[in-house]
Amino acid sequence: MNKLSDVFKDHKAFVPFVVANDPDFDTTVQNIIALAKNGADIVELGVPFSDPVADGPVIQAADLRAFKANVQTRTIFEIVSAARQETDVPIVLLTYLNIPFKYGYDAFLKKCADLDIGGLVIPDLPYESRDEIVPTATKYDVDIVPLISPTSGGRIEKIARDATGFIYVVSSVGITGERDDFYHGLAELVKTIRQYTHVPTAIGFGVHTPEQAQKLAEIADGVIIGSAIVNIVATEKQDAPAAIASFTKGIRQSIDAAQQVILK
Ligand SMILES: O=P(O)(O)OC[C@@H](O)[C@@H](O)c1c[nH]c2ccccc12
Repeated sequence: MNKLSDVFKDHKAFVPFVVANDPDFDTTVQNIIALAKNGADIVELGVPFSDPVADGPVIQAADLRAFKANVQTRTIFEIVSAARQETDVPIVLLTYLNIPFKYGYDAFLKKCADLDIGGLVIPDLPYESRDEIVPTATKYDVDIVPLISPTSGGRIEKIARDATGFIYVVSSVGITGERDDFYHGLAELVKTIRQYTHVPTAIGFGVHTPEQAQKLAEIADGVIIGSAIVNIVATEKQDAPAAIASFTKGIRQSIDAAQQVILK
């Protein structure tokens, strides 16, 4: 089982996101492999959902393409199983709570364990409701990756102290989608989190250029990019894996450059 935290041990991590079955099964498998082979440390695989309230138009459109290609919950596991023939890259699922709830928490988390899916990012799981799924997740050694945002305020300590895997630091208030600026207090926010836990932090929401990736990698332990990659899938369709490979190489270099800044 890939321990998610270990990924961050000796270098800044790159965590890209793609939507499962967008635009189809085989392209998603090839996208995961292209990400893994070109510098991704953890692949965040989105589970299409009918009401993705935290998602901007780019990912909402990707979810619709996945539904058009008849995605089911079991498709996600079949995609990971196919990718696992070629890569053991750590994978987390980005899923709204209703998906594992309807599938059955035990069955869903057992499938994750069987496929070496190391964690779940559940954007609509309130901290107060964590105990609904965490005990089962712990039983299968699957991390429930918490999200901390600029509006987490007084709950930061509790969320940080309970965290396992990594902590998803949301760069800005709002929904996913490319941005040109981020919450000004991000460095402070990461510093505050680090007072309560050694669990690594990865910043996501809006990141889409190598310069942004480098800057945020200097603040946190990793960088998450979704919409910019999903945009590549939207335009390149079945040719996406090649385009994703070169995008990933560029981001990898910029994040590694951030490492250099720290070491000087
Ligand atoms: O798309 P962006 O702005 O690069 O942000 C990452 C985001 O896509 C991914 O982590 C994600 C997709 N759907 C979500 C819902 C909530 C939180 C995070 C997500």
